[in-house]
Amino acid sequence: MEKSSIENLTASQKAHVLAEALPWLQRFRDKIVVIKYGGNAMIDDGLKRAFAADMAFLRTIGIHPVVVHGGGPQINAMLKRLGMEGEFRGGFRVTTPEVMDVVRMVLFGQVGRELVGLINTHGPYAVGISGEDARLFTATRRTVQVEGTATDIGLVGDVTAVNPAAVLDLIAAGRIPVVSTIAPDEDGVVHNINADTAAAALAEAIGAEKLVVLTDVEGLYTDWPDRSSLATEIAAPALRQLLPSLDAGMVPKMEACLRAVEGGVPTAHVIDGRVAHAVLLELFTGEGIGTMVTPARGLEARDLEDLEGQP
Ligand SMILES: Nc1ncnc2c1ncn2[C@@H]1O[C@H](COP(=O)(O)OP(=O)(O)O)[C@@H](O)[C@H]1O
Ligand SMILES: CC(=O)N[C@@H](CCC(=O)OP(=O)(O)O)C(=O)O
Repeated sequence: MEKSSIENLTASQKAHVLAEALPWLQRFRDKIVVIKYGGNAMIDDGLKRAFAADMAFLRTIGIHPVVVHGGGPQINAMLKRLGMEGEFRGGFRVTTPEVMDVVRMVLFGQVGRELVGLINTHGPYAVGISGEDARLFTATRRTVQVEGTATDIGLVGDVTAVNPAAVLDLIAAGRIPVVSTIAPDEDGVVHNINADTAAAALAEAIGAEKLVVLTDVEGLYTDWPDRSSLATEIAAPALRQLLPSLDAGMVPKMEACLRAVEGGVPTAHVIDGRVAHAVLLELFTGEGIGTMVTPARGLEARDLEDLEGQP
């Protein structure tokens, strides 16, 4: 919520907003929430500052945020500055060894650093870490589906092993891990990992309570671009059926949500990063925002009421 709109609330409305958050504060205390930070929330300065403040807020109230960041637009911009071609196939970047050097430099050296700096304006919280550190991620080269055909697009990996010890150590020390998604394979060759994919693998491995994916659209549209088809909630089997019909950009995101909930994360959410403090709205309001992915069936209103009643 922007400052100006807060100022428009009456004192009683402000109190109501805080009071509504209580059951959710109780429910998520001491829990790990993995947040994939990307899309517009990562480009606009005001939204960036709001996101960094939200991470400090979560940490301050006893929730453990783990940030996994993207950086596709920033990689594109650097490739352009260097006079190199950027190409995507099936939603993933074609990654030659030369492109890989740029991906690594931009994700860990630029995007990750900036985010760590912004969060640390609120306290000594954020520590940057890449999938290469303490063997956090091990990658296996993957193909992607292009017009129904499995296609090799270079040094692009899937996360096939996670050693979460370093992330858990940071959490135990009260830090906020900020993860860049580069990962070595078994032979030490670094691969480019889509950040949605990596966030899901990490959420699953560390037993996160939620995976929250920020993007630049309201959520998942089941019949894109029909604006009346926004799904507020979708269960894993229905999402699995829908996956082959989705457009490229949405594929890694929805695959990630599916992987997370099928791997034991209770819910995964795709939310609109263009809305300031979107993460707080998702976590601390009864209705949440965006699209919620659930393991087998949708949560019904009465389940949410039950949760609200829990200490
Ligand atoms: N079914 C769909 N529902 C929502 N967005 C979709 C869908 N299909 C394609 N899109 C597009 O996918 C985009 C999000 O993917 P992408 O640009 O890769 O996001 P990010 O930069 O956050 O990783 C949206 O802005 C939208 O234009
Ligand atoms: C393999 C692959 O596509 N990797 C991504 C990694 C960054 C990312 O995922 O960034 P966003 O979340 O901003 O899209 C890339 O090179 O762009």
